Amino acid sequence: MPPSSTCAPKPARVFTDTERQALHDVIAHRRDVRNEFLPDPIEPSLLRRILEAAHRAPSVGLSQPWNFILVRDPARKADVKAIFDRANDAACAMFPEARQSDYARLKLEGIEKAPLNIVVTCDRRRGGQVVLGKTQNPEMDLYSTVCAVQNLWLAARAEGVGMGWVSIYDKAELSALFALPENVEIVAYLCLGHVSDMFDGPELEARGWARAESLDAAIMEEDWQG
Ligand SMILES: Cc1cc2c(cc1C)N(C[C@H](O)[C@H](O)[C@H](O)COP(=O)(O)O)c1[nH]c(=O)[nH]c(=O)c1N2
Repeated sequence: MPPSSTCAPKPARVFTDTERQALHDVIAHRRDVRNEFLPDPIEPSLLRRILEAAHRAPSVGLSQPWNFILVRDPARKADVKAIFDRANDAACAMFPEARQSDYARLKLEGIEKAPLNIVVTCDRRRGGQVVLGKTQNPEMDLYSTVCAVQNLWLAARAEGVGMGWVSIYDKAELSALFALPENVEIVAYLCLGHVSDMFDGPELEARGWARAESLDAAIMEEDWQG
């Protein structure tokens, strides 16, 4: 590819206090939505803005390894829900017996309630055999795709659209349902729609399943062993 004729950086845009605060607010108020979806379809121009945000994500070697498969067909969603149900029953049985009834009470997907589902895939061959930044660490294409999912999640939240990430499924079954070629991996199965309400913190915390740790617990000085 020839070098761009404008190969010099431009002055970086400076954001106002209000804009900066808006970004932090969107991050703080992003939620995983499972049940509060309204049936109203997401308008095409709104969906486009959300997908543009996803597609602007950073990617290893600028490979943009993702695709977004849009799922609206109720019959297809019912097939996905059946795959979820099988995996969820198996998952439930893996928890200690004392937690199984709590687990079974959790709602962990909005597959059929959300008007739109998106399968986010990663083409493990995108960019060819040698990709800048992926040479020693081939999993970087998967990480790049996760960056796209997070951009999508935040843009959706900013637009008043709820999103839930479903990861309880057998990968081979879901890949077969969407007839994905062997080089294409599913990174995320997402449920999206306008929402009536939203929790003001993680729902798993509100329901007593798990507790979020403070930031201080995550910060480590590099000499922590000493
Ligand atoms: C990779 C990945 C996979 C999943 C999730 C998230 C991520 C990042 N989450 C959502 C998760 O439970 C949620 O993000 C946390 O509980 C924190 O809540 P908030 O996202 O802050 O609302 C999730 N939730 C759920 O109900 N079913 C699921 O299968 C999954 N899977």
